[in-house]
Amino acid sequence: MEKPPKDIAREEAEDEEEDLSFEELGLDPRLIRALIKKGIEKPTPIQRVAVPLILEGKDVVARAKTGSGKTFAYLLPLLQKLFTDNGSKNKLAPSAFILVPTRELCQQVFTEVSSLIELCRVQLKVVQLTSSMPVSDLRAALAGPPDILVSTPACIPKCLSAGLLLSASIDASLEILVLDEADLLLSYGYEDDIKTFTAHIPRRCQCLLMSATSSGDVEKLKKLVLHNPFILTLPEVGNIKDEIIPKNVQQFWISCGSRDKLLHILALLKLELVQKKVLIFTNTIDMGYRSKLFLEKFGVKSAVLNSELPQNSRLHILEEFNAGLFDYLIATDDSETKQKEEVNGESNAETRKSRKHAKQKLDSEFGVVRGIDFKNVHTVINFEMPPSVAGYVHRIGRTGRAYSTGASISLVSPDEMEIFEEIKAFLGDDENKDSDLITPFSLLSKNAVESLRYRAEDVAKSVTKVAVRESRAQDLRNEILNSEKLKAHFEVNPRDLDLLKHDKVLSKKPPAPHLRDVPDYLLDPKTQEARKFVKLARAAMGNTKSARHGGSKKKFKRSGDPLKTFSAEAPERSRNGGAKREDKGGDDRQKPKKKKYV
Ligand SMILES: Nc1ncnc2c1ncn2[C@@H]1O[C@H](COP(=O)(O)OP(=O)(O)OP(=O)(O)O)[C@@H](O)[C@H]1O
Repeated sequence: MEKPPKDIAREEAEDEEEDLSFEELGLDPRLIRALIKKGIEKPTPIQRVAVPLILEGKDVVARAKTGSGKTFAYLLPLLQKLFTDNGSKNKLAPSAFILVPTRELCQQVFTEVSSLIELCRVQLKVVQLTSSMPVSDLRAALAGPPDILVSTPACIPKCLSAGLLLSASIDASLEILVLDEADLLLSYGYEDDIKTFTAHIPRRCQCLLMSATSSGDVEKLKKLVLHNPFILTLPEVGNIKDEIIPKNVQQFWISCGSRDKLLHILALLKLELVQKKVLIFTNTIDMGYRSKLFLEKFGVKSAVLNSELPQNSRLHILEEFNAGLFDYLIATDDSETKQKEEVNGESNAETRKSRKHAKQKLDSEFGVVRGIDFKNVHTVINFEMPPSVAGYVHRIGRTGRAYSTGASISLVSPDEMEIFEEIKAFLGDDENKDSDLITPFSLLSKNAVESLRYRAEDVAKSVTKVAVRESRAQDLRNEILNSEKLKAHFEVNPRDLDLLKHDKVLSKKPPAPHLRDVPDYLLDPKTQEARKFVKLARAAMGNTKSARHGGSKKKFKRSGDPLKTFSAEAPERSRNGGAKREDKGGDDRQKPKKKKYV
């Protein structure tokens, strides 16, 4: 009789202070050396728990918050097992399949595996496949065969039906299957693809399922693919809900009418009240371009990222942003398509098909939120609220990755209050408690906003629907050209990032000089002080230059942060009785008060 699934989360979380090293987890010295070269010295909690279990050959379901290092938690033991996999020479199919929901994730995981293999100097071959690849490319990629296959699930049935993967070969070769971002795989419409594939998974194959949030879909997948898994649920301490968002991310919100959102984003960026780099989320592609055009008029350059852009451009935009070539990225996540699905009530599989055929322009395998490892993003701004709690969790999770800190600011209009309340309730915010998880953003005063209102409203009027439409079409044309150039260029120079810039100005006219600079007389003393504090905090974080010149990998210590004591609220309104608090370290470091801004 099969043993029941084990939930070892609590015990392990309690054992956290054990602080095991990678050596003590039984990791191969080559992998440890590779990690050190990447600046990674000690395992994260999920890695401490998952690595030994996976090395032992156990099936594992791992649920840990965003940015907690789930990718290495499965990649390290997976590679180690393949280092010692003697039978691989006679194999007719890959030994490991890693299935992810989007192309962007495919690329990210592929890059991560390739770099580990290179650093370890082992003879393993990894390929990435996506369902839009022609059969000839798929055949070439699978020739060999490779040891590791990274793919979206839709690709597998295509390879099976084209005879590029044979059932008998999979049965003889497949040792490890990973379903990454498992909570998303079904909602992206891959259920049928996964079902088709499960029929071919040999019983001995070790199955791993990784996810940041739990859902009915994860349960369904678990039943479909896993046998007797170890269930790892890893909030670090305390209540699971409280810990879904990493505690190193401070969450803020600003109440404003939907017509005032552009004004507010202008105030936040132009008055330098937020730390760079900044990732801004909109719910529609048009709103992404509208925001870009609007900000441009004030001399604030940004790039946009959405499902309409060609794949090469998208990957390049991500790469450039991660390398610090620009500071502001306006991303439209998958909520636009998801909302349409919900409205239409279509089944996932139907939706994906219809999205593919009817709306060729939008890529059904696009995803910039889930799982993408944005580097050094300090602030995430929800220009518009995501339509779901999970969307919020994943968006906010793009900052505060691993051991770094971050902040999020949500602009909430009255018609978004319902979802905002839902998010707060889900995260465990309780009106009766004195410890809101999402607190008002106190650095932006009403005066500061009002001082920019006239200019902002004037400029917003000039960003008409026609201007947005034209810019969107122009950007698409540019990016299609870019994409072709990128493809050719990167075949020869895979690491060259400077070739094409993605934050080019789309407006025909340059910004007017009087809009480019905010004159001092428009800044009230409180805003001037707030600005100074943000600058000081940046300096404390070693983040004075653009991320390109060093990227500030330094860990930011809360205890050394001058902003911890700052509030733009008048002292008498502060909850703690007014005067600036002194950082006493100790307890404070463990439990940062939410009214502080990092
Ligand atoms: N042990 C570690 N120490 C420091 N940094 C780490 C460690 N492990 C992973 N990282 C880094 O942390 C970042 C986040 O890791 P990863 O993308 O695996 O998170 P995740 O848990 O998969 O997040 P998400 O749920 O958003 O996909 C990456 O930049 C990774 O290189």
